[in-house]
Amino acid sequence: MTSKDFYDYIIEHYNKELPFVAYSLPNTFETKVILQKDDVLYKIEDYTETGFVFAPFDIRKDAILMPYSKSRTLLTTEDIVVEEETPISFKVDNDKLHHINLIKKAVTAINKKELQKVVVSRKEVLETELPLDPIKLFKTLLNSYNSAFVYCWYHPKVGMWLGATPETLLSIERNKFSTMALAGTQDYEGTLEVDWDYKEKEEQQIVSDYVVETLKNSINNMDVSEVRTVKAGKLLHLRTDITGELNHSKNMQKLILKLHPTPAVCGLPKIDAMQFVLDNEHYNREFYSGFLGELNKETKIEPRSGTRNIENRAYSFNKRSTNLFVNLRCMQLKNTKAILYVGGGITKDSIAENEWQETVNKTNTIKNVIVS
Ligand SMILES: C=C(O[C@H]1C=CC=C(C(=O)O)[C@@H]1O)C(=O)O
Repeated sequence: MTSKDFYDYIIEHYNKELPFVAYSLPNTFETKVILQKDDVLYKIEDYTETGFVFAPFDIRKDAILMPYSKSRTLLTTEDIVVEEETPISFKVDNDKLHHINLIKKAVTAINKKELQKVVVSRKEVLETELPLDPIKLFKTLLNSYNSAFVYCWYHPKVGMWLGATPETLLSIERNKFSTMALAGTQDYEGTLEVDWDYKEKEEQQIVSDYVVETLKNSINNMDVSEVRTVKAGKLLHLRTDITGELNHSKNMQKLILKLHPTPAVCGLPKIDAMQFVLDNEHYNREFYSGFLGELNKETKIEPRSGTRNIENRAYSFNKRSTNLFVNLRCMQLKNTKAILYVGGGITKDSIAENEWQETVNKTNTIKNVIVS
């Protein structure tokens, strides 16, 4: 489908205030949209459903589904043209002091051995003169962050969310499984050949060890890669890839609940870190640091010509896949307000001012597309 038709359908759908999610998987040149035909708020019951899931950080709250059976899916592989923009000016509202105090409180709890690591976060509100156009912002995100999972999600009963996340929660194709441990941040200054401090190495190792330990009974032939430096927009992170084959315990819900929230967005021990976050952040993360993506997607695989059986009938089969991402580098749009969500991992070696600056740098992933 042409890119023009693709976006015209989305705009028509959005004007009717019907739910949709447009997205592009990392390192692909395909953009898909799921256009839900009614405005019902479908909820996940047990993760056996098929559709696009949008789950909050606090998993006790409802995860939302756009079921494939209630939707139409479109796809385009054509390049998008982003119209020249006049820069948008905005006012920023954040509370640095509150966040610095939160970081210090987290370090104190770690020094008292109550926690090993905790990810603390905040929101930042940008106020613009005119309402922001989500479709234009989505196109700019797509053009800027090809290696990310880029999305624009809308439901009239929930709101509008956009993001470009570098982090996979899990990916499953038949019984092939992969995930990643992503943590540690520094600015990208033109090279991937950089040194990392002990603080970042430890912070990432905690995530990696947790994921390996958590999955060891569910995954056969587990392979854990070397830690490498990866680029995400103008930032660098440390990343380990963890792959293997799902054994007989293929229960998707159990698998998701084991992993989410990983110490890349919550902390360790998991329950204590979660309690620290809920008691001390003093705002609702909502869908930030939750997860989203394709759940139990069936794709029909057509045979190559020549692969025919005796009755000369071609074999085709269905392939099932799930691709879920952690909702980072994201924002919620509310008319003239863009609410940006951001956090960072705190360990005993954290320096409050540096951690604050890291959150400021992370918000630039989103701010850059608003002002571009
Ligand atoms: C929690 C966030 O990032 C996570 C992913 C990569 C690096 C992180 C860090 O260095 O703190 C975080 O664990 C965020 O961007 O809001």
